Amino acid sequence: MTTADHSKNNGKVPPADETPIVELRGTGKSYGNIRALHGVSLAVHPGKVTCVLGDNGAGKSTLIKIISGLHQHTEGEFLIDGEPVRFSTPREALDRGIATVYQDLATVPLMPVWRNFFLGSEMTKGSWPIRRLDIARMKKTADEELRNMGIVLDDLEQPIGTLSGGQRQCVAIARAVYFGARVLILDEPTAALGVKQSGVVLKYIAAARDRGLGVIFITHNPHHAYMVGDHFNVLRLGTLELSADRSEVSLDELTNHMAGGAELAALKHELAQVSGVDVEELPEPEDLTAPVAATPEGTS
Ligand SMILES: Nc1ncnc2c1ncn2[C@@H]1O[C@H](COP(=O)(O)OP(=O)(O)OP(=O)(O)O)[C@@H](O)[C@H]1O
Repeated sequence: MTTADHSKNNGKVPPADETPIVELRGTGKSYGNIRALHGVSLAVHPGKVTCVLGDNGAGKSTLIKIISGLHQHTEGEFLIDGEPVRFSTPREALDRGIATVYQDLATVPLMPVWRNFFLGSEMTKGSWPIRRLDIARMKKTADEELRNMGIVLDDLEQPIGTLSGGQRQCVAIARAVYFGARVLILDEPTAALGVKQSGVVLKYIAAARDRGLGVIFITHNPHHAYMVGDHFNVLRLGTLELSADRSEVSLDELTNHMAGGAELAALKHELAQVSGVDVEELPEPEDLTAPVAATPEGTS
């Protein structure tokens, strides 16, 4: 487990048995004078879920953007299969098997599920000038692929907009698996979902992992991360505050890191200076960060 000592973390590669598919070594990104990410090292292995946790502004989006080819890093290294890379476009990342499922899924709500499954990569039959969409094959393949992932929908003709948020995420995951993703980046897939739907999405994250994909699971929610995660990275203000394997960190510790136990303790100390605030009445930081029962609020 590595904690807040960022200088130690710089350039340090987490131990691994095989070459990671994706690896960051002391990687960072500045936008002009703003340093959004600094000295981040992490590795993504096939068949493992690598979680990236962090509060607003922690640098999660910047990290996704580097790996998915939207932005280039300005410090450190970014490697795919052990080879340093610098993507200019998301297409280049996709060609290396890195697929990103964003929170606001790029789907056309009024189009059927099968049509969305193949959106932008439609199957065709015949040759020019009579080439046309191979609808029967697309429907059959979409149905098979969704079932392979354990996703059973009543009707693939229904507009994707009529599915629940969780089901749409699952279709997007199955789609990425079908189109050959080796690494799946999931950007807060459970953020807008209730308890039950979050559970469904977590199940398909595990299914993608079991199919041998390396999954990068971005989330605010340590409980969701801990249900499926193999390795946990907590970002704070652009740096890696924790990098730990599952065996090295408990859910309570992870929750405490996310909530910033030290910051809460400092805040309590500051409040003690303010007249009229009885700090003895305030909960201890560990009480504030203790796991909560699964309420709808505890799901986002
Ligand atoms: N294009 C940009 N130009 C300037 N600063 C940026 C840019 N993108 C991000 N930042 C800054 O970098 C820091 C990290 O932002 P980032 O969006 O990566 O965090 P995040 O963890 O994804 O937060 P959120 O959960 O709120 O999306 C923030 O201080 C943000 O203001």
